[in-house]
Amino acid sequence: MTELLKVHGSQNSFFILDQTTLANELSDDQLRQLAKQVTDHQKGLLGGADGLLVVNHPTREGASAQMRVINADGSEASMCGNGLRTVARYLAERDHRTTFKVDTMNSNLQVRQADNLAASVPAFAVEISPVHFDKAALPFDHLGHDRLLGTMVPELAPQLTFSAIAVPNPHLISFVSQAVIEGPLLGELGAYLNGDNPYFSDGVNVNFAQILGPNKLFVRTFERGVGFTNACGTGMSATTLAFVLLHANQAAFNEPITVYNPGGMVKTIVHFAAGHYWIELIGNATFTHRITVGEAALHAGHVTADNSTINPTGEQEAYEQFIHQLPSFNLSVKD
Ligand SMILES: N[C@@H](CCC[C@H](N)C(=O)O)C(=O)O
Repeated sequence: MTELLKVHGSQNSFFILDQTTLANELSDDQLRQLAKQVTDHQKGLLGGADGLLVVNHPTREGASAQMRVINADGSEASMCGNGLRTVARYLAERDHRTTFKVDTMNSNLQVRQADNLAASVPAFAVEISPVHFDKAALPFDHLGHDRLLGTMVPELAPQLTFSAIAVPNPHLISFVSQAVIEGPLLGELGAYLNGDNPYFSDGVNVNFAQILGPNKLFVRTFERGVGFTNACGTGMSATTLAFVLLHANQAAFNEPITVYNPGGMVKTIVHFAAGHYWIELIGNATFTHRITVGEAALHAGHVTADNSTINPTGEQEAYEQFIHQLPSFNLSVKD
């Protein structure tokens, strides 16, 4: 028997599978199949999720473990900020460490245990990097620019400006009004740019942000490989970098920025050091269920309430108390 964990960061929800505990690792096809099956919002496990986070032995020196990110549609992403916080907590508890590095697709990233966000709401801080702006890194094409930073892009939407930032997964960001954030455009643009389109050949995570005041944002994201999510950690990190670069009168480097999202709230701190941008993302790492399941069910890509034992952790109640005192934006996606 082995254990799957159901977890979330700002209610961006995942299953964690630690392959180092298995007798035999799953093949990439089996991981894709398992991700699609358990995350399905209708027929999946526990109401589904946004992705599967796979823990492996590290491939780079200096890291405690490797994290792979499989989106709900089975595609693989280079990074996941909310997911990394939950994997950081999992590894901190597994290895009895509070600060260490996690091997992700493009680099080792520093993580650390942070102060609880509230009573019984554990939090972790993770490094979001490397950052790229060039069109080859996203990638994007046919938009008449080599990079987008507060740039008018009539091909995407006539009235809005856009920034394109890879952290290193690709993000498109626009600062918009409350009416636009609540309206249909984000869903339409997200679906278009993640389907067959001439601009973003690998798809892109689309983030709309509302400036609420100095150092304060609300961000809503349409995620590549997923659709609308309650929050996207790399999206909020990339958006705060754009906030600092484009709205210097309202946000600054090295200062905490509060980012509300439909699932809760995180803090980010944007840094520029040795010629490179990086962002620290700080937020909850909540475990909602422990699922005990036989390895054969994992290999078959078929984990259900009938062939597993599901134990709620009780942490969701504390998380809900925490978000109850936050401003309400009424845009959450239910599991
Ligand atoms: N939810 C994540 C991002 C997950 C990957 C994304 N869908 C992609 O394909 O790039 C986060 O918290 O960063």
